[in-house]
Parts: sequence; C-alpha cells; structure tokens
Amino acid sequence: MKNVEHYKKGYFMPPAVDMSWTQKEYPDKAPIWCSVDLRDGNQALIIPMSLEEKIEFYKVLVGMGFKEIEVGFPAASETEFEFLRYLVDHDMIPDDVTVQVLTQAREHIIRKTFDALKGVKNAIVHVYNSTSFAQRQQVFRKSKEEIKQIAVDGAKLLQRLTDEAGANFRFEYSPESFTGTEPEYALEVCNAVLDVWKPTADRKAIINLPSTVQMSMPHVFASQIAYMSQNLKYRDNVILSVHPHNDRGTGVADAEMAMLAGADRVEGTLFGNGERTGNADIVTIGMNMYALGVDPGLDFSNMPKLVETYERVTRMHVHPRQPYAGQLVFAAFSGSHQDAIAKGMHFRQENNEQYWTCPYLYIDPHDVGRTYDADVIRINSQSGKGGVGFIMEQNYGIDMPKKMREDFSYFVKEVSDHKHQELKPAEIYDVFQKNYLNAETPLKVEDFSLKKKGDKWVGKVLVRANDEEVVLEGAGNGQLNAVSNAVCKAYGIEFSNLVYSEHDLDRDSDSRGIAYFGLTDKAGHTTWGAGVDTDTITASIFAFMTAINRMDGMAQRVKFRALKSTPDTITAFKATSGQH
Ligand SMILES: CC(=O)SCCNC(=O)CCNC(=O)[C@H](O)C(C)(C)COP(=O)(O)OP(=O)(O)OC[C@H]1O[C@@H](n2cnc3c(N)ncnc32)[C@H](O)[C@@H]1OP(=O)(O)O
Ligand SMILES: CC(C)C(=O)C(=O)O
Ligand SMILES: [Mg+2]
Repeated sequence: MKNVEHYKKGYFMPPAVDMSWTQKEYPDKAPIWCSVDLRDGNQALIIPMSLEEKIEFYKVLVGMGFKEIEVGFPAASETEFEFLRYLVDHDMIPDDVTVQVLTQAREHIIRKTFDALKGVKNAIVHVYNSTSFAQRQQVFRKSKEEIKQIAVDGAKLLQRLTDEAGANFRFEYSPESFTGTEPEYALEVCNAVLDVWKPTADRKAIINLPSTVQMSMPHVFASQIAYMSQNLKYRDNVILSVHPHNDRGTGVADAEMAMLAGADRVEGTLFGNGERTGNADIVTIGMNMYALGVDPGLDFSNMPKLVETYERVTRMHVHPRQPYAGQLVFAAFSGSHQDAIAKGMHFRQENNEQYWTCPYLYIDPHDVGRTYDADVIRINSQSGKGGVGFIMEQNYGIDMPKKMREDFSYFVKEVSDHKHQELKPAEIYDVFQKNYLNAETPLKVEDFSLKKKGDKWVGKVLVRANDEEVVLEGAGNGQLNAVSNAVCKAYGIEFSNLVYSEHDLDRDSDSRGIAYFGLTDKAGHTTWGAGVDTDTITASIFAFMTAINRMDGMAQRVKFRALKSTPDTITAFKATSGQH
C-alpha cells in the first residue's frame, strides 16, 4: 500500500480518567435504545423510504419494543415532514413511545422542525453541530468559541420554541464528529449546552456522543466516553448516549464498550444500516446481551420477518453471515461441526439442560425464529455421517446404525461433489432410497414362507433371478436365520459381522417399520441394506436381501449359478405361501 504515509490518527486521547470500567465483563442491563433507522438509516439509502415504507418500518420498530425512535429530519424534505404529521394525525404514537427529530443548529431549520412537531405529546428534539478539528478548520472556518456559540444558540432556540409551544419536549445535543474533536473541547461545548437547558431529574437532557466517523479502536472511544461521563456537568440529570458508526467495522464493539464506560443509551439501526459502512447494529448489540443472559428489552424472536421487512423497505440486503440474522449464520456444512451439533442436540434432550451449551451454535436458532431442519445442518461435499444421519433422523425418522451412516455419507458426499451443490433433505433421501432401500437386483424377493418345525424354522423364499423364478429353502434357529441360510446356501455366500437393527418409522401414518442389515464379506468389505414394510419380518428380509444384493460380485454370482425352479415347485410354493 504505497500511500500509507498519507495517514495518521485523527482522534485525540482524553486526559487521564478512572478506568475501573475496564474490569466489567459485559453490560449487565439493557441501555435505553433509540432507533435511528428512519433518519440516519434513511438518509443513507440510494432511494430513501417512501411514506408508506417508513410507516411500515415504524410499526415494526414499535412492535419490537423501541421506546425512542428518531422518525426523521422534518426540515429535510416533504416526505420527512409529512411522515411525522402522518403519525400525529393518525394517532400512531403510543403513550410510552417518544418520537425524536433531528435538526441542524440553524434557526430556520429548527423552526421548520417545530412546525412538524405540533400536537406531539412526547418528543425529543435533537440538535447538532459539528465540533471536530477538521470541520472547524475546513467546513465552518470558525474558531472554537464561534462553534460553541452555534451550539448554545441552537440550545436556546429549542428551549424558547418549546416554551412558546407550551410543550414538554425533551432535548438532545450531539457534538457531531465527536471522535475527531478534542475531548476537552467537546466537554466544554456539551457543558455550555447543558448550562442553557439546566436539566433536572424530571427533565433530563440527552448528550449524544457520535463516532460520526469511526477513527479509533473501541477502547479509545470508550475512554473518551468515560472522560465525558466522569466530567459532564449535571451528570445525574444527563442521559449519556452514544451513536457509533462503523467505518473501522467496530460499531458494535464501540457501543458495547461505551456502555461499560458510562453510556446509558445507544442509538443505532437494525442490521447496521446507515451512512457509509453503517451505524451500530442494534440487533447484534441486543442479541449479544441476550446470549449472555441479559434481557435486551427488544423482541428479536421473529428474525426472518424482520429481515424480510427490512430488505423490502430499505432495498438493502442482510449479508448471509450477518450475526444472528444472516441466512447462513446457523448453518453447519462441515462434517465435524455437524457431528458435534447433532450430539449436542441429543445431549440437550437427554439431560434436559437449562442452559444452551450446544457446540458451534452460539444461541438456540429457535429463539430467533429459525428452524433446525432448514437452517442448521446443511449438506454438501464437506459434510459427514453426523450431519447426514441428523437430516435423515429429523426429516424422515430414519435412525441408521452408526457404521451405516458412515457408509451412506460417502454416497451423499459423492453426489454433492459431482453436482457441485448443496443437497436438500429430499435429495439425500433419494440417495438413501436408490442405494439401500428394498434393492431388487440381482435377486428380487417375490414371496416367502416361514414355518416352525420342532425347534427350527424352515424358510422358503421365492426370488426372481436372471428373469427366472427360483424357490430357495433353508432352516435355522430363527426366521431370518432360515431365510439367510436359504439364500446363502443357494449362491455360496459367506459373510460375518452381521449388524442388525430395526425401529418404527413413527412419522408414518401406516405404522411401517424399517430394518437395517450390515454384512461383511470374506475380503472384509461391509455392505448395508434397509427394508421398509408394515410387517417387521418382511422389512428385515428386504433389508437382508438388499445387503446381499449389494455385496461385491453378486451379479456375476447369480448369473453364473443360473438357478431356476421347475413350474411344479413354483406352483407348489405359491399354494402354500403367505403363511409368514
Ligand atoms: C452526521 C449526520 O448524519 S448529520 C445529519 C445529516 N443529515 C442530513 O443532512 C439530511 C438532511 N439534510 C438536508 O436535507 C439539508 O442539509 C437541509 C435541508 C437540512 C439543509 O439544506 P441546505 O441549507 O441547503 O444545505 P446544507 O445542509 O448543505 O447547509 C450547509 C450550511 O449549513 C451549515 N451547517 C451544516 N450543519 C450545521 C449544523 N448542524 N448546525 C449549524 N449549521 C450547520 C454549514 O456550515 C453550511 O453553512 P454555509 O451555508 O454558511 O456554508
Ligand atoms: C446527527 C449525528 C448524531 C449523527 O448522525 C452522527 O454524528 O453520526
Ligand atoms: Mg449518524
């Protein structure tokens, strides 16, 4: 980067302050939140929101529990002015909600703002002027005294117009570009404004310190806030507010550390919309508190709806990796993550855990209206048996033996790898069905019969092989054993390490069961099969035959042996079948 010598820090360190706030781990209560979506967020949009869009967004903010909402800059445009009038005329400001309006510290702008406020019961009039070194030097070309005077004059006019209106509006002052302002000077200006307003316990004033342009690391911003908090006049009657932007990508951290350092209030927007890189994201700040067990006092429980409305009315997009809200923020594609999540979910169920401790998921996706099925475990070529097994269990109630899951996961991986895409649950089930379920080649079970003779079972299986029908017969200690012996003897099959399990497919209305078989051949290769039927023994035979069919060299073996029964044998079998 060839121009690095063009840069140096643009902020000023505050004089030494009490830094004991650095010992706090996290804010232990929610701040007063103020949404500036409809003002700072709106002024940063390519196409600012229309009246209808602002109304819809406003309703969402009220519904979430915001008690202070900056509804606009009424002097900026007709839409901004009309929006506030609409809220007043349609009685849309609940008694416990205070609307806030922003104005420059200029007389005609302030007067226009007060025109918009007629009839409003609870309002915060927010006045600002820039105080930074750069703005004093380049924009205003005024001395520190002259800049302070702009603030004082603005403060006086707010007081006068409020008195004239017989209103009880509250006031907020922002030394805009605070982060580029010498802290001692910012303090001097804010104290001068407070001397005009003389805030009381009944009518507190808000001093709002913006990182209009973020310039430092969060601990520097927080120490500037600590300095202001510890030195402001009328401190008990001042609500100290912060308004971080995100130029360095640490808007959230600025807000969080500022709260530790003394801030009582946070201005920000949903999903961090706002000028340039945005404002502090209130969703993330609030959810960060929630995840540490502190109630943020705002309702984020239907995040998908929040995202949908936000994207529609602002025409902005929530990034898939946006904390708590992005499409992919709960998704685990990688095998080891999926395995741990699936085990974590089981552990939670089994142990009735009070606290959320599931690996890889910072919060329970359900708490923000997300689902495990669609949002958490997602399958691609990076996935493993844990994730694939979880999907099959969650979506289809299929709980394969552990080793079968592993075998299955390689099929799934291969399909995903070749298609070069994510596989949805239905596609994963399709892979299962094609590879494991009721396989009918080279041997198709057409019927079977089982009879007890003494302490043995005799099994007869009618199979179709090479397009011929053949009745196979065998005996064994159990029913399956009899069938297995019949088939293995006929085709000279040997296997060991038989794995068997079965369970109900409880999601099925016709109460079908599923059975699984794993067989290991002489070369040590294990093949798996599954069978589904309303009858357990039938399901088991299908599973067994699928595993047999999938053994190495079965097709050649069946072809080579070319077994077939006489028509008489088949007729005789059919006459006695259906007795299982
Ligand atoms: C960091 C922030 O987000 S601050 C909020 C920024 N948001 C907006 O500006 C959106 C709404 N603003 C607007 O629509 C317009 O700026 C208006 C209607 C408010 C004012 O419009 P205009 O008067 O035409 O223009 P503009 O805002 O550029 O005014 C510049 C003048 O105001 C002065 N000024 C700017 N801000 C302030 C302030 N906060 N207090 C006092 N004077 C100010 C400038 O020094 C400049 O003075 P000059 O005319 O002597 O050179
Ligand atoms: C008006 C002020 C508070 C502002 O938006 C900023 O400085 O970012
Ligand atoms: Mg701002």
